[in-house]
Amino acid sequence: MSYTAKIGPSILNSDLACLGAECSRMMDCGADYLHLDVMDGHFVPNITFGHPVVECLRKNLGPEPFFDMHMMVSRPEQWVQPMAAAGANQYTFHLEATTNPGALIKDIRHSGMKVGLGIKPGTSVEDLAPWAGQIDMALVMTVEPGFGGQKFMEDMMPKVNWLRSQFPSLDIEVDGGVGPDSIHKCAEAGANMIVSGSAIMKSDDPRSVISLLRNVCTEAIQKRSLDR
Ligand SMILES: O=C(CO)[C@@H](O)[C@H](O)COP(=O)(O)O
Ligand SMILES: [Co+2]
Repeated sequence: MSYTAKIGPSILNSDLACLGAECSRMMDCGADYLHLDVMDGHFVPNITFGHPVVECLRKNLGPEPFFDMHMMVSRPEQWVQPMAAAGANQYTFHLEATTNPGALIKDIRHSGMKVGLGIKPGTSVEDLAPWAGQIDMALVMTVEPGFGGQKFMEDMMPKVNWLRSQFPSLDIEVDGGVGPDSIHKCAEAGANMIVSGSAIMKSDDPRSVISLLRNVCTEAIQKRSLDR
């Protein structure tokens, strides 16, 4: 068991006019990484930002923060090189968005970024399994992608449970509606990379929320390790 609990605030619902400052604030509050949601208006019915903004963030924030790019885009192949050049660390594409996941995984790896592979709520976790040995992280969406502030879908937890049972060392990320009310379910199921947007951004005390999420997740990892 080699994974640890990591908390990645999603800056989707932050004050986007001050994106650099919002990212710095999250890192100062104890975030382990930053989850950056890229939406193209095709794969999801919303638009956010692309690699030029990521490049500015990297210049603004320096080399330290780990950028986990959640690519909610129809043609993920198109943005691998631009995102790598902009300073992204991990490129998480959606299984539903490509006909050739194997080639894309190789391309991302070749670019120097880590590889994440995500599935929407309607996609079976067994569809992801053939690629699990080639990726760094599996992302199980716990809302329909496109918007922050939605309700956590508890019925996605069997996917996380199954992935953890099959791939004991894989980083497993959950994203959507995750906060103090839902973290126990995610942690018990076996998720270790926790994306949380509104619950952190809208809190008066984001540091405490980040710390609580990490503590719950760490305890679940320790318990699983003792149970083995
Ligand atoms: O990818 C997405 C939504 O598509 C997420 O990253 C959300 O932006 C997380 O925000 P909350 O659901 O935690 O408010
Ligand atoms: Co996301």
